[in-house]
Amino acid sequence: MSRSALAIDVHGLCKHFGGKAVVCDLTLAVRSGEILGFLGPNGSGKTTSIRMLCGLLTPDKGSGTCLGYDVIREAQKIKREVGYMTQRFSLYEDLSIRENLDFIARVYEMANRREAVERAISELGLTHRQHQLAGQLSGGWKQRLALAACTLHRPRLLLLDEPTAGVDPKARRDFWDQIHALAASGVTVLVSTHYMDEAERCHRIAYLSWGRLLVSGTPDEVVANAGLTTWMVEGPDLAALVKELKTLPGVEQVVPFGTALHVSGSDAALLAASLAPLRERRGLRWTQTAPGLEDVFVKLSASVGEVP
Ligand SMILES: Nc1ncnc2c1ncn2[C@@H]1O[C@H](COP(=O)(O)OP(=O)(O)OP(=O)(O)O)[C@@H](O)[C@H]1O
Repeated sequence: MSRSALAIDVHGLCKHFGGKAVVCDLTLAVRSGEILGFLGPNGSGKTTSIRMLCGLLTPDKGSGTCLGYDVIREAQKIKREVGYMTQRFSLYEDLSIRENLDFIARVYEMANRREAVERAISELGLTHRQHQLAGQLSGGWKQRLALAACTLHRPRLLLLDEPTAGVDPKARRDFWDQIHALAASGVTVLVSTHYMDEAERCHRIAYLSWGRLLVSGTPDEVVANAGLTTWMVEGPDLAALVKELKTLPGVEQVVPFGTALHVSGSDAALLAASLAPLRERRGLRWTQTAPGLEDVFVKLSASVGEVP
């Protein structure tokens, strides 16, 4: 990959808070126009990593560039080209959609303020709601407004911190269509999420645990490289079956999926041998299935201890 095609190219970034390592040795390359999803348990360092990548937080160690600027020495320049959508709705609830956008355009001292606000309102389908107070909007519309606000100044890099928490599936799908359209126009997107369906919509994902990048790659690569074998079982009294399965050699995890269980392990032969007697049991329906991202993340989250 040529260096100029990279929106982000960082090596060995570290951040400590109060003597505790929150992000350790983060090395990452992100192409322009790529959507990179950050996943990992609460407190694993996703937000801290994203903030370091875009100059909002100075790393204690490490080096690299974001949008061609040095992440340590040129943080101010990076910030100007970044749009940041925070976890919590941070616009003025007692201003209308139009007033909020106009306020942001003023903050950015945009020369063509009126035009930019008009364009944002129409591009995001907010025209008929433009005079509505932001505080009266539903979760999905608030999030659409937040996206309009953070893209108003045409950033080259978009940071989305759990952008669709608490938003219904239709609004989430619409939101992701917009994100893909922005990426197709060359905007690079870093998004932190706990949702598997969102992870699957990213071009690549990075999984953090205790501040360390454990794996990265396309969702398919991450699943393939995990080396998991998964069986699905349906039948009565799954709660009792979970307890029984967890005692068997080779069964590393049992995850409920609706009316079924996913039973996984990394030693396919040992797992198959352990499950053989249960596969004869009346009433249970077994099928070998491809592991999904969720199975892989359950494995990853169980696989490491705390960083000293
Ligand atoms: N400014 C700060 N001062 C002190 N500790 C902090 C600060 N920011 C983050 N932390 C700590 O660093 C750790 C990682 O936090 P971070 O917000 O990066 O995790 P996260 O993966 O984004 O979590 P979540 O999924 O809950 O949003 C947490 O233990 C958090 O309490």
